[in-house]
Amino acid sequence: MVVPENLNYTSWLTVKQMMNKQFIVIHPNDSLRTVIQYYQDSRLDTLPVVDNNDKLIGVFPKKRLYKALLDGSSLDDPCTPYIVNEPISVSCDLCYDEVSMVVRSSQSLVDYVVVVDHQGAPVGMIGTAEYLRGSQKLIMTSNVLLESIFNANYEGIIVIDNNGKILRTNPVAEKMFGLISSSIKGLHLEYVLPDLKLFSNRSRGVKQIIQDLPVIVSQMPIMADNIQIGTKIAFVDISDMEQMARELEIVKDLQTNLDGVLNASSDGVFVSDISGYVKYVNESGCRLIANTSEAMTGMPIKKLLPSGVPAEVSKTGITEVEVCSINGRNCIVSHIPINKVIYDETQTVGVVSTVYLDDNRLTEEIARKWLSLRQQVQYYRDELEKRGNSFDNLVSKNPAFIKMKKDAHRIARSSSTVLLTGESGVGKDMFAHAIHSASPRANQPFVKVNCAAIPESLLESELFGYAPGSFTGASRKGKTGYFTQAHEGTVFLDEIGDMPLSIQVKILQVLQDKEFMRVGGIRTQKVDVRIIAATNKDLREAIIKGAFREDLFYRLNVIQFNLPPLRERSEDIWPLTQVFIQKYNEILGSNVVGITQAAKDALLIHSWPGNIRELENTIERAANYVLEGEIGIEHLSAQIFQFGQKAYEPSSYRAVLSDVDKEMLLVALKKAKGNKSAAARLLKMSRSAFYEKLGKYNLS
Ligand SMILES: Nc1ncnc2c1ncn2[C@@H]1O[C@H](COP(=O)(O)OP(=O)(O)OP(=O)(O)O)[C@@H](O)[C@H]1O
Repeated sequence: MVVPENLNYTSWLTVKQMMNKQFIVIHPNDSLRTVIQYYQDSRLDTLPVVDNNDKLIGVFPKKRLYKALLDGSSLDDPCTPYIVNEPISVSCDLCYDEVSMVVRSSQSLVDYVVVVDHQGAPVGMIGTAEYLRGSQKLIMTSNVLLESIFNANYEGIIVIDNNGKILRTNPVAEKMFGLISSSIKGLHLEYVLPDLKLFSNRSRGVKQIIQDLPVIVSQMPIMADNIQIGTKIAFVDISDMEQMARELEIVKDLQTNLDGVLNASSDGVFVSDISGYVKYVNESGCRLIANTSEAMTGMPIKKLLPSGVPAEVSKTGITEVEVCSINGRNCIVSHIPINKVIYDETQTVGVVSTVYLDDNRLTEEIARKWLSLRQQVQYYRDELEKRGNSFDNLVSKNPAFIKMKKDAHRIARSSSTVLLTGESGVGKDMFAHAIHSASPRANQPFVKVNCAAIPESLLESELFGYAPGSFTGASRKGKTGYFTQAHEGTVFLDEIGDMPLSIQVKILQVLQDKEFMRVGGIRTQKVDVRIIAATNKDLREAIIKGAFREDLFYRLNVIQFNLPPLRERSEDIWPLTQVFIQKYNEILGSNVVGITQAAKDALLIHSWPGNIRELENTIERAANYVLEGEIGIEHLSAQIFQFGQKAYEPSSYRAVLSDVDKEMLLVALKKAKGNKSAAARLLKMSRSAFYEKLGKYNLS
């Protein structure tokens, strides 16, 4: 094998790092006396000889000095005749491997090799001592390197000697078989892993079951100087792969069975993914749409089933049923979510839409009943909502909010305009209703207009109506607008901050003169309405930006209520939760009896960016899952547990710390599906410490 130079792990050790820099040079005409003096000062047995340019031209080993003296040379004679010309030298850039070859091959001839720089000037000397020191350093570094490779190997490795006794185990092998390296070192492998079958030769990839664990075993001799000194046994855990193979088989079988069942059905079945693309259509579905399954797979389900319901179901995860017409045939279609647990979280990954055709009496009867039930449900919902229109139904234990309710109750008697401000979902709509219901206009209409939801081109005619035949496509009889419909009652202009400037002028006219003009009309009409407006926008900012009329703002802002967000009235979370549990028990026919302490705490800790609407949705979702019993943390949606959402007030360091502490316990409990030991493990906390904390926060 050719090892590229930059991958050779001995290459980091260079001659520069190994060489001895304490040396003395001599010149060719130096006397033998000088040489002897230099030898006295130097600890080396060889002196490099340089010319006038400091370039190496030879060496003067001690042995040559002895020879000169034995030859009877005088101490003042020049050393020149005894210099060894053409000395062995190495460049200072060489690495350990390269220099080691030079040193080893030249060692029998010379004691020291001179190290020279690029100009050929001596910069150091390398002899046996330096070479050995370098080798030792190299061995130590290589050892650390090999050790880390051994420990980080993804395979479990056990090394045994020629007698089968364990020399080393790596962490993966220890974890795989539950071994403690210190207690098994020196024991016979067959005693430690009796299930393991060893071969006399090298073996590769043999499947074995060891301690009930399916593993692939490879066995390799460890050789030193062509002699086997031990054996390395490597293990790869294949239990996950086996499980996957088994599951694949089951899935294949299931698919075959499912295909058979679905194709035998007379109902059309369409499966779509979370993005609304068709994944599967059965044979009846193909007949219904008159297309092939291949052509329909991958198409948007909206194109085949003309409704937006599958998209809704994949968002909410709640089953829906609808009656619709497909290719001219009336059908009942059920849309059932496909739920999957992903990382402990139930997620909707697709929708099964089943089309029941009305060509048999049973389906026809079901369709009729379904429509009538839907109407009934709508009726009861409306009735329930109406019951909720008084201040009594605006649940709150917050002193500021209670005062606001009292003030609103008092001003309800007048006809003054009211402006409700506050974040989305804080209850502005409900508040407006309550003012109307407490006013002398209670028995007259309450007409709500969502200014943001109606296109600008229609808003004027929707609000003020239009005269007969006033524009192409207009009804011949004309149309009454919301203001006329609300005569003697209340008009609730929701999202007034989104009202176009052109309409704002007309609203101003109604407020000032109590009259307006229909679109295409020739006379103004008088109207007696109270206006309640609401917005979650900062109207003063809109005025600065030129998006809202200042005069209209002052006309609206006669009485203002700024409804606080839920995070500023946490004492309301629990009473509101109870109200919503009751509400959805009535709507869903469920029997939710309460909420566990842990779930309650999770609700208290959440920052509720969507306010009361978000809380209501959370309880509705949970009630759909629970139906009977208590709502637990496992029934709450994941976003309740998202860290970093809460805007902590810096007022109390301790309170914030214990909130975060508690939040982490709840998140762990949610992940562990309420299993306390598992939750403690997730937090890497001892069970006793975890229980202590649960006790501290009343979560046990
Ligand atoms: N104090 C309360 N008691 C009981 N239910 C409430 C209360 N406040 C709000 N709700 C409920 O919370 C939901 C949101 O309230 P509402 O629609 O009135 O908010 P909003 O401020 O008008 O929101 P938006 O600005 O988005 O229109 C509604 O279902 C309402 O019934």
